[in-house]
Amino acid sequence: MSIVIENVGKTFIDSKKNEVTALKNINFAIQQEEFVVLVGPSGCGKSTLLNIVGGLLSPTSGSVYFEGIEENPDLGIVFQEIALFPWRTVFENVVYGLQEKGISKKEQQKIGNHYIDMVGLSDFKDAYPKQLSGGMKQRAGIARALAVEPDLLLMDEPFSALDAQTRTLMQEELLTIWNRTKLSTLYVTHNIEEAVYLADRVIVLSRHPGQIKQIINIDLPKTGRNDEKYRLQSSKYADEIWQLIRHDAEEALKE
Ligand SMILES: Nc1ncnc2c1ncn2[C@@H]1O[C@H](COP(=O)(O)OP(=O)(O)OP(=O)(O)O)[C@@H](O)[C@H]1O
Repeated sequence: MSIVIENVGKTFIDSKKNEVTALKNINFAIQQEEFVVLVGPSGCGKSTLLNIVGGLLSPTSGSVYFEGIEENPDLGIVFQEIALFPWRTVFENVVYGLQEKGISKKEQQKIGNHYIDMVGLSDFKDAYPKQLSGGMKQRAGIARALAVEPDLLLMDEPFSALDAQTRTLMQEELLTIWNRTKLSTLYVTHNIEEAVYLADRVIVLSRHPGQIKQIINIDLPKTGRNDEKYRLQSSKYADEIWQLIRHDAEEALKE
């Protein structure tokens, strides 16, 4: 699915009745089968933009078009804190969206098992969330988002609560899954290395107001990006992005 974000702006009214322009004049497109990552310092409007694309917030100005129309498609959304239902097993959580859609039990079994298998949780399908590690919970959340077979995947810092090693493994796993599903994806992160590892394109936002500072094409293959031979190129991209963000990140620290 292709998505066009046209002149999107968002102004909030804060608790002191001041206007906060979180986003201004945001224009970009996500092509079919494209993985786009939003990066920027704290408070630049990354989550606001993702929520607007997801239809959870409405923009103050501008529009979002999905294949040319302003109607939200089926979405898979994964947030930092995966809200699994504690009283449901992994399988029951994963098929929740399918139940809501009235899909037959037989199909639920087939689709649920397929995605649980894809995220490597087959041995835990009858486990409850409290029995899972942080990484497993995120995997279950990803399986749940994929199970509705969405047209667009939205991910807001899905791995930021994980330890560094688990995070690296989950990034690799996400790319493997992505290579199978090829879903158009919008992904938010603070982590520049993560952005370079995952993205086809990185959109760098500046803050106050949140605007697009630069869009960087990551010209690396989608498999084997961690290979030694791509290290230098990856770190060049990471440096380039950090130079774009650095000043704003320093300013954000002062607030
Ligand atoms: N409901 C709200 N009411 C008032 N201001 C808001 C609201 N939501 C967000 N903002 C403001 O809009 C700006 C962008 O916030 P947003 O959470 O989108 O940024 P972010 O880049 O995702 O930040 P972080 O990386 O810290 O999560 C911030 O200045 C924030 O304080």
